[in-house]
Amino acid sequence: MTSRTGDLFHVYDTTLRDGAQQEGLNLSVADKLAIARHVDGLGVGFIEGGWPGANPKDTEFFARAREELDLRHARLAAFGATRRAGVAAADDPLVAALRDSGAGVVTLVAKSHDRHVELALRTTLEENLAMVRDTVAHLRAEGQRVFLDAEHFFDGYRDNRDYALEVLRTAFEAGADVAALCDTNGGMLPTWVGDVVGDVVAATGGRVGIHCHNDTGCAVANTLAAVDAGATHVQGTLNGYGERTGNADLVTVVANLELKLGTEVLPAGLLREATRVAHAVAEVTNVPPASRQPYVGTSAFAHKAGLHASAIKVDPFLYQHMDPEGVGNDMRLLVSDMAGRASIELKGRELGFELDAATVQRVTARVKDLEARGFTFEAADASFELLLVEEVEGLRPAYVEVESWRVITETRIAEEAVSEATVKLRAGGARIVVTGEGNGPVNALDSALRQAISQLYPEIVKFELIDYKVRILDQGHGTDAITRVLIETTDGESSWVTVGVGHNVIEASWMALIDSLTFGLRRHDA
Ligand SMILES: CC(=O)SCCNC(=O)CCNC(=O)[C@H](O)C(C)(C)COP(=O)(O)OP(=O)(O)OC[C@H]1O[C@@H](n2cnc3c(N)ncnc32)[C@H](O)[C@@H]1OP(=O)(O)O
Ligand SMILES: CC(=O)C(=O)O
Repeated sequence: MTSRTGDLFHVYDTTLRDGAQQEGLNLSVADKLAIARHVDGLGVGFIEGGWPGANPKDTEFFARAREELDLRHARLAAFGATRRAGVAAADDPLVAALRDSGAGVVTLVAKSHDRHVELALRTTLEENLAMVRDTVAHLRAEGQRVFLDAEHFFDGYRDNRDYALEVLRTAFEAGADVAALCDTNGGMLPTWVGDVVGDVVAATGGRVGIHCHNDTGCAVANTLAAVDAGATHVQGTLNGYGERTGNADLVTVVANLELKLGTEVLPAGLLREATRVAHAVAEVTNVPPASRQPYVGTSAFAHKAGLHASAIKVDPFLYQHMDPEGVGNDMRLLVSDMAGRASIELKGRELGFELDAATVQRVTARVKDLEARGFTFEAADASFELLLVEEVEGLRPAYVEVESWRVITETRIAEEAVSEATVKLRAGGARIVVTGEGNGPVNALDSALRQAISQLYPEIVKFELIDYKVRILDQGHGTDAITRVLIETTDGESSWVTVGVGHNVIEASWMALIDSLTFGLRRHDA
């Protein structure tokens, strides 16, 4: 592995600026501070905090960052534009906000496409060069390090190579450390990016960076092509957040550089934090992480097909491109109707069971049969575990013996519907009859069940239903269709998913509820 850590190679995170430009993302200052801390834990060299002066939140972020952020690895960068046309850099209020941000690094976005200068800035090509020169020189004189984001560089290079290069040369001569070439519209492909970056490196002799958007689905590939052609500064965002289709996913870029291309760009060992950091950031943004995200997705090392599992039993690398631990992820075996005996054996081992051949055979057959009837075990690990225990121990774990249940829903004119459930069961040697109320039938059943056994099993007060999903499986049958219910429950420390299937949605829900309770109590017993 070649080490290019420190200033030899820049890993530059723009989650808090370009990432925040993603549709639907709205980060508070506290969110931004939390994300900065998480991203710092990955060991990136730079964190772009936002555009001070452009909005009160970003201005406040930089003020609070000075007091509250104690970054171990990253330096904070403030983003902003070159001065306005016809205004001295020292007199431009947005440049002043960059200068006063307290950030040691300022990343200036500048036009490098002649068409944009004329149409968007509505100024001359000469004035745009002066805007770049003056703003870089002003901030350098104030003691800040300056990086240039050359907006629309690749399109500009195609239309007017000389002018695009002139913008970069002007920035370098005024003291910029880096010229990051931006594929702002995201329309490039890797070979095109490689050719342009190679030419820019040779023509300017300056340090070249890369900032790619994902509109062709090539943001990561384009970034790697740029590095291959001589770029030593890569920009990207956690989880690929960003304007339109997003930016290059920084974790994927870094993992490819370290694990595939043998270039160490993060402090030793920190790539193992990647999965934790990516998911922690997703918690803050409140955007569910994409399960199929390369390296860090929950499906990145999940194996479903029976043939895959049978080979993995011999050697996981037969169906894995790397050891998931390298990015802090885990291998998972999924149980479904595509499982073969090897899948069941490995899944059993993952859950702590060494299954003999006959049990494996029985479990495989039952899984295939139940899946054909609508169950899904890959999404309901807890129900699968109960099935496994039943086959190993010969008896399905049970904490209650249900005699009957009944639920009614009543609506009165101008009042909201309420449900009432009656549950009769035996538990702890006694017969218990309880009623529970709820805003719906499942809620009422859950409430009755809890009342019935909360004295006997007080730990159930911690159990909380956090997700409830219903799916109609054979839609052609209308209201007579088979219904599948998935319930996710938490005890505050972890969560588990159970499944129920039936012609009746309440029957399916009851089945999933009982499994949820049984699994939770069994886990607390263990
Ligand atoms: C490619 C990118 O993603 S770069 C990052 C883009 N991010 C954002 O735009 C988010 C933050 N932006 C904002 O809050 C606002 O747009 C502000 C505060 C920056 C400017 O707001 P306003 O003054 O109201 O201007 P508005 O947004 O309408 O237009 C942008 C102005 O900046 C000018 N401008 C655009 N790029 C540059 C540049 N590189 N250098 C100097 N001026 C620029 C435009 O010509 C336009 O000028 P005009 O007001 O004379 O027409
Ligand atoms: C600067 C930037 O975000 C872009 O050009 O895409």
